Amino acid sequence: MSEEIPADTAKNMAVQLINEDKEFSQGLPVYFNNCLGGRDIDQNYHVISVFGSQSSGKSTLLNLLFNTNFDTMDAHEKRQQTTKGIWLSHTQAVNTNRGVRSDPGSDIFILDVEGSDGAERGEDQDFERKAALFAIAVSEVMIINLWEQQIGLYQGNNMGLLKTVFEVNLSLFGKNSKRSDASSHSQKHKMLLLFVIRDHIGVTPLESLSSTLTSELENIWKDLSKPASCQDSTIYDFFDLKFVGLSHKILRADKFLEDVKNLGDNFSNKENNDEYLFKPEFHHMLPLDGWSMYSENCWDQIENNKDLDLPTQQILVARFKTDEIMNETLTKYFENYDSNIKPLILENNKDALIEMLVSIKVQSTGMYDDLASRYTKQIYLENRIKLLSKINDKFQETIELFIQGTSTELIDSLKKSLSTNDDETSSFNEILIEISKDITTRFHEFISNFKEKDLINEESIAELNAKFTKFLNKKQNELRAIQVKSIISQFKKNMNFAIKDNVISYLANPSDDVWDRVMSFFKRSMDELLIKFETTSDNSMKTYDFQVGFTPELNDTIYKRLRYIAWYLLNVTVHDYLKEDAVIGILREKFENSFRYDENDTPILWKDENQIDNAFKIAKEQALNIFGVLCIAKTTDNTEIIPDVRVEDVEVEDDLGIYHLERFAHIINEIQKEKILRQFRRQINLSVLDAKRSMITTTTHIPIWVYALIVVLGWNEFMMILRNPLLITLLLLGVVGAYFVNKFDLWGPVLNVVNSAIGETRSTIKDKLRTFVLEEGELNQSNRKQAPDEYEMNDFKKEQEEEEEEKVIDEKKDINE
Ligand SMILES: Nc1nc2c(ncn2[C@@H]2O[C@H](COP(=O)(O)OP(=O)(O)OP(=O)(O)O)[C@@H](O)[C@H]2O)c(=O)[nH]1
Repeated sequence: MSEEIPADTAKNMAVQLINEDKEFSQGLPVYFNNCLGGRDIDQNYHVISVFGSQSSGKSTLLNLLFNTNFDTMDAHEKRQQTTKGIWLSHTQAVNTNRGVRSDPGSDIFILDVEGSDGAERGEDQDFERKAALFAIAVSEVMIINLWEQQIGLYQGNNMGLLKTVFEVNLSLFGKNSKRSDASSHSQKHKMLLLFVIRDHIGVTPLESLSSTLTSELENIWKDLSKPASCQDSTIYDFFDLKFVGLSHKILRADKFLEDVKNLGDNFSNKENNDEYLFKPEFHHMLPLDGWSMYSENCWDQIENNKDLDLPTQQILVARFKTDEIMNETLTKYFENYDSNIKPLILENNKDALIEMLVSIKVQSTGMYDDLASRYTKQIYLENRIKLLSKINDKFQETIELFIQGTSTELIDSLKKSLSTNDDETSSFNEILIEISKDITTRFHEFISNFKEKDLINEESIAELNAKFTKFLNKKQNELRAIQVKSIISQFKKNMNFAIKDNVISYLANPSDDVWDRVMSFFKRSMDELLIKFETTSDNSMKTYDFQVGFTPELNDTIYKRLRYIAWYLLNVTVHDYLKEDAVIGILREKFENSFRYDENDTPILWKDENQIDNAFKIAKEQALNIFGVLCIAKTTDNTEIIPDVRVEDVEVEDDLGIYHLERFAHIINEIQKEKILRQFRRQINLSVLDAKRSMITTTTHIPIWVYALIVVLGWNEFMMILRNPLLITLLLLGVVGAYFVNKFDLWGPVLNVVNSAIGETRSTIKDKLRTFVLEEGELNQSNRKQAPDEYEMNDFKKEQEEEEEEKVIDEKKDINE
């Protein structure tokens, strides 16, 4: 009959979906691809399966009806089984009264199932049962092929086949009829059982055959052992029944062909609603690419005798496929994501970044929606959320990176804004808070740009905000710490200047109340430096606020620290200054001031030793009194000075180190005391000695009687000089010369001239003597042997000469000096 098909319509080749060994073909995707030519037909396809006894003309009918190419038996050769396993063929060409229809969207897949009751399988009904289960699981319409003469007669095999179909159907759908979690579609799923009565000669009308068959089917249904959940169900809850009669293919070939075309009309004419066989409720609602996986899974479950749960299978397929689509989408749109995004982050180009992210999101969700929305809605939506979450995660990373860069910039600008802010009316903390507020607003504006485009979720915003706040707080604390450091160092500098300048001057010239003066100066200086931070607390106690936004406790710690620094500086200054030598110097000064000078600072001229001794006693007492004051720091009311701040209060661990201020008052220890006193005594003893000596020098003079004696004894000599004109002239010349030399301070050159003249004279005399001695020696050497005594004499002379020379040099030195 294939000659009835127009020659230009290519025959559709079939593929063995499940072979005789019950193995599922792995070539299905390739087959689909070949016969569809890459078309995406989504859910616009139908699946028909055909059941019936072996050699009942199934393949022949399918080939005629759908222009397929299933193997058929050649009756002239042998009556045997031709279809083995389950074959699948695709067609778009349905043979109808309007010709071969190839309507768009009418892709049909036909499963030609191995005939039942085949002699080849003997009593093994396992395959028949599994094939029925499979056909029901995957197809919309099941054609049941029957010879007319089989109807009404009890044909065990035919009835057996129908019984099998009903049973497996119940096993698939019966248990789900009360399941609340099963998809609504699966619960409503129905299948069309299309009974095709072959060799219908027309003696018995089709209606009569139909009712016979219907009552037979109802009887079989009634006798089935049904699950508890479908005890009251009828055959029509699960199946639609249709009956078609086909004339005898050989005896009434034309009528047979006409009947086939009529049947073809019902498979292709969508307009004819009543007769159209593909009803939506028969469809499994799976896209074709999912169907191949679904059918394989079903066969796998059936073949391995597992409980075939179709809704679960459909969900599994949907899950697998939507996962696959989601991953494909992510791969497609995020493969080069990092390299595309990086430059925009580096450029800090917010607008371009937002534009790119929006475009990626729209395109990727679009792709997913197109491909995945065809699968179970619930799974599609579940995975859509997953996809969005993955996209968001990726975006969050990017946006976080981008925003982190911006927030770093913003926060870095904080320090700059703070240093350039010249508002002198506000405190440091007020300015800091004001600028921080401004930065936070800018940060929120920035985030809202991403939020407007739905690129960032609330969770991420909260996270970013938290990070920003943390970061800002950290920076604020850093800036506060810097400010505190600056306050401390400024205080330290000023305090140091004040202490160094004044305290040393107090100590250098100490009085009995030196420590009162030191302490009152110390307190005054500290108050002056801290007055700008002073506040008054509720109980009108003095408290301090360093205007950096610290708690009262922290402010108190800073205050204690400043006090500690002040005390430390005072301690260092006092202890460094009052070293042994300095103290001796101070005592000596004190002593000297009292001993040597009167109240008008005029040096005292000693008259007698008693005066010296008294003055010495008083001065020494005064000095020792001051020494007592310097040894230990006490106020005049005899209270030892103890710093009012303890190391542990400030817990400093800075360059100041830990210093035991408790020892502040103890300036000079016992050993030092002894040493100082010893030195001091020695020095003042010398002073008193000097004083006494100076008194002797001034009082020791030549007695008058000595002058009288000189006049008496030297009278003649004076007279001789006065009477001799030469001598008097020489004397006058000498006196005048001496006067001028003295007046012009020429004693030096005169002495030099005299010295050099003496030196010259001496060397001339020595040369003369040496020459004379050498000549004498040479004469004596030639005539006689020189006696050892003479040698000794020579040596002696030499020594004498050398001594003389040395004397001359010494004299020269003395003169020069
Ligand atoms: N009498 C009659 N013979 C038919 C009809 N259709 C097909 N045949 C013949 O029946 C024989 C078997 O036909 P197939 O189409 O191979 O039968 P089948 O059911 O596919 O056989 P298996 O695949 O082996 O189960 C062939 O010789 C056909 O020519 C029909 O309508 N009436």
